[in-house]
Amino acid sequence: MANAPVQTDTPVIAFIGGGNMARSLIGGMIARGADPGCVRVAEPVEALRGALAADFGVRCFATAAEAVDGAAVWLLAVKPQVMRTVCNELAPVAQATRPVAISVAAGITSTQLSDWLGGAVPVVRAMPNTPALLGAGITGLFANAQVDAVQKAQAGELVEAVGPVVWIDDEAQMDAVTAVSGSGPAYVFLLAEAMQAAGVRQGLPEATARQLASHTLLGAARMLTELDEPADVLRRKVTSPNGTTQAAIETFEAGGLRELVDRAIAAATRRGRELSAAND
Ligand SMILES: NC(=O)C1=CN([C@@H]2O[C@H](COP(=O)(O)OP(=O)(O)OC[C@H]3O[C@@H](n4cnc5c(N)ncnc54)[C@H](O)[C@@H]3O)[C@@H](O)[C@H]2O)C=CC1
Ligand SMILES: O=C(O)[C@@H]1CCC=N1
Repeated sequence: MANAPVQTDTPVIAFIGGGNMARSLIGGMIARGADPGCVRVAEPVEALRGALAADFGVRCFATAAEAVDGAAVWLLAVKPQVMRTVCNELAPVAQATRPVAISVAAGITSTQLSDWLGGAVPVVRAMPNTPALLGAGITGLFANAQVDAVQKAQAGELVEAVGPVVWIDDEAQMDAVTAVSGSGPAYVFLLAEAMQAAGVRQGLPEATARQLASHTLLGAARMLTELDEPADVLRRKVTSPNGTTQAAIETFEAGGLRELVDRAIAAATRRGRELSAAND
């Protein structure tokens, strides 16, 4: 028999860090009906606080201590390099109030986060991506042993507001999740830049090249996610024998595109592990 869904009340969520990733998550949550009154944000940069309050109606504070007041869910969205300092500062409150701490930081392990917050803290690692801003994100999630069913459901619901979620059982896989989908939008933007520039070199006006490249990526991504056909099948349907696509694909293959992507994703995965080791 399937487990009954866990019912959760809307918790107060404290974002620690109000930068790019927090903005994407907050924007996606509010666009999908979350109550701005339940979102508190700690962000030292005044201009970012002002923009978040003006754009989304959330309450912003200069310090983490103010933002976590009354929050059952903490969403840690600072850079990996400052995570330890931020957690150490919040450890007494974490031990007193037992929130669930959700971290989006690349490479920082649940054991590191729990230890820095004083020990035995429920920690969820989440790896979202910036398309969350448009509700088109995807998030990999891992929960440590301290996370109970209600907290797991709260964490899942929070990020499901901005796209599908994938739970990972083996935390070691989070670095590969980060390398594929966390960083992934940047690879697609790089491809878009290259396609636009090449289109211009072949004689297109810049605005035309941009529109053609962007909508091609959008259409191809929709086919990948909405049709039940794998990427290689979809690719073959575009590729007429001895046609234009074949000429381009042969050039990509001869240039080692697959090996290059493999090396790039291996490098990103390795950097995740390095971030973790640098913080031990
Ligand atoms: N940008 C992306 O596409 C993704 C980022 N991430 C993760 O999200 C985290 C944040 O990355 P971004 O948003 O890109 O960086 P960011 O630099 O835009 O945002 C971090 C924010 O934290 C603030 N901050 C610094 N010290 C603070 C403190 N003591 N208390 C509260 N706020 C403080 C900074 O002023 C800054 O606005 C990183 O750990 C990164 O690994 C995860 C997935 C995707
Ligand atoms: O580049 C980074 O380290 C972060 C994590 C995934 C996307 N941005």
